[in-house]
Amino acid sequence: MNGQASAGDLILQVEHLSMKFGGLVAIGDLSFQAKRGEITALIGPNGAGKTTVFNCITGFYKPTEGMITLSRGDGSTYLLERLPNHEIPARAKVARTFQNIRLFSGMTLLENLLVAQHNKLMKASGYTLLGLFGFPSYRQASAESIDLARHWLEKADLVDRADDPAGDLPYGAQRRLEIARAMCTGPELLCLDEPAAGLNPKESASLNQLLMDIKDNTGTSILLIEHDMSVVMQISDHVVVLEYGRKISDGNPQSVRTDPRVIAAYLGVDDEEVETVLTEVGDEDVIEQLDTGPDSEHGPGSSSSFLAGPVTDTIGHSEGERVTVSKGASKAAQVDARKPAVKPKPAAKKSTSPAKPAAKSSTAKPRGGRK
Ligand SMILES: Nc1ncnc2c1ncn2[C@@H]1O[C@H](COP(=O)(O)OP(=O)(O)OP(=O)(O)O)[C@@H](O)[C@H]1O
Repeated sequence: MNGQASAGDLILQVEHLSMKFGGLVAIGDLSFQAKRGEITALIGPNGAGKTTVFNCITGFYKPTEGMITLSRGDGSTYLLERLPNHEIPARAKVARTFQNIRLFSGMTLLENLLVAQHNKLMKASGYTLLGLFGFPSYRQASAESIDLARHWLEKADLVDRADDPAGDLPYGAQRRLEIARAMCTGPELLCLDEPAAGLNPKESASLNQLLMDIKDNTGTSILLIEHDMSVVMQISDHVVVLEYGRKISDGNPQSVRTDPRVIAAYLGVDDEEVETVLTEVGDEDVIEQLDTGPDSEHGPGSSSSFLAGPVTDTIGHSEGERVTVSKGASKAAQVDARKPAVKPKPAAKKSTSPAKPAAKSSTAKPRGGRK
């Protein structure tokens, strides 16, 4: 994490988190922290375990091991792995969005944001029919809910379409509406699962603007899963990188971006580009190692499993536990194995050193990765 954070600065502490599905270790002994008021990004190749971490934080999964501590601004703390699912948004003030948009597409934008405030309204009604019509507290809560919905429609640049069905919005606008809806619940931690997926550059820029606005003006902390590096590098304060359910890097965007383990494992690039970046870093031995078995499933578009494919390598997780994968599957592990050799080369050499043979491409050469 960037700098030393005191416990009071932290909104989230994940300690020794493990999540197993039968024999598959989706998360192995993962620890990281998120600072209050910051944007923390969780990145890594497909199948690295990012969504599983989110599912553990938001109560969709109960972790096999480990502790997830949420510290609210008022000093109260919650062990999320012990809290019943429905209490995580209500008491711990954690909200999330999903990889696949989940709006009520037949309802208007305004209705979507009012539904999100249903709990608050029902509480104000005293949970009675009479209360819905007669209680001043309900009338006040109802007016406040409309104000809040309007506020977030403005922030998301959607107020002009407040009365349109949500399903009629362009994709990027639906993503912003989802975030607006989550913000209507008053979260202290907002978990966003690939909010930039499928967005064009203009929509990505609007998303960045909305997230920066939330960070700067609400005090809400953001935990972000994202493959779009233009979003991650521009707006994150802190980046945690996963590969095969393990943390392979943790720091500010600049340090993560130049970490050879991350470059080798994943930086939103395909295998050929990884090679180019490693040539820049200057370790041709590492590049040579990658020739032994890059896995074609490491790029976007597919998920992976630790136990799939021919088993010739192992990856360490918690003490005494090793997970088997195919030869060369963990690129970060390959960089670790070659670590002493990873050092920058003089600039002159870099510029004259030809890139590794252009002939090496995912189609030109058989791959030894997982099937
Ligand atoms: N409910 C489940 N049952 C069995 N295996 C699961 C389950 N959920 C996730 N996995 C497996 O756990 C591993 C991690 O998956 P996860 O979806 O967390 O990865 P991810 O990093 O979010 O990937 P992506 O970027 O593709 O969304 C994968 O191998 C996946 O197949």
